[in-house]
Amino acid sequence: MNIERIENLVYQLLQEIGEDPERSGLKETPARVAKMYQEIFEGTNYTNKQIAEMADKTFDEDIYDENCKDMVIVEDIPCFSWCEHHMALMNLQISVAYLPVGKVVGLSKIVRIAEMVSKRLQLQERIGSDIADIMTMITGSEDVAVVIKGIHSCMTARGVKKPGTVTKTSTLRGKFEIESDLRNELINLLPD
Ligand SMILES: Nc1nc2c(ncn2[C@@H]2O[C@H](COP(=O)(O)OP(=O)(O)OP(=O)(O)O)[C@@H](O)[C@H]2O)c(=O)[nH]1
Ligand SMILES: [Zn+2]
Repeated sequence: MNIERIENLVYQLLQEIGEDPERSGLKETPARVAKMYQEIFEGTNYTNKQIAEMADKTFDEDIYDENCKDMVIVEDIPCFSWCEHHMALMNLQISVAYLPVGKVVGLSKIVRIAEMVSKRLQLQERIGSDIADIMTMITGSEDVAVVIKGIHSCMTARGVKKPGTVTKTSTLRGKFEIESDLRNELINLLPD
């Protein structure tokens, strides 16, 4: 990301929407927006593989032996993302579940993965598949589920303007897709 170019573009954008970029309240705005873009689009700088490598600090202690196969769920991780159609805010609650196959991932790393893939221009559906891909890269487990509840400001604050509309998506891989008992267990454990 080239900060100087973003600043110039935001300056032009302010002019185009009929604003005066030189008025006192807007003087610092191009610089602020450029700085904000660096923060909120940080995930654009990395591939999923790179995010997996950054998060891959797995435990190797005795308690996490080969027999550790019980479901792990980290639920309701609050994340912000930006819809690729309007560059508008998505307010997300992301739940990630997987069945370990001898290797477990640090729980906070799951949160970091969810945050980093959200920091891109995204689709809610693709956030789910990005997280599932990265979880498989790290843990070697194909049994991953990602359930996301999203409030899309492009649907609440503009366009159809329907505040309160919630979009739910689920990405079910491996046993979560084919074993109905496991899927039901997941659904029962997840909050509404
Ligand atoms: N599948 C999916 N669609 C999304 C997501 N975020 C926003 N959208 C939709 O993207 C679509 C873009 O539609 P367009 O017709 O190209 O854009 P628009 O004219 O601004 O549409 P309206 O939002 O209906 O006013 C809209 O239906 C949005 O609701 C998302 O994460 N996943
Ligand atoms: Zn949108």
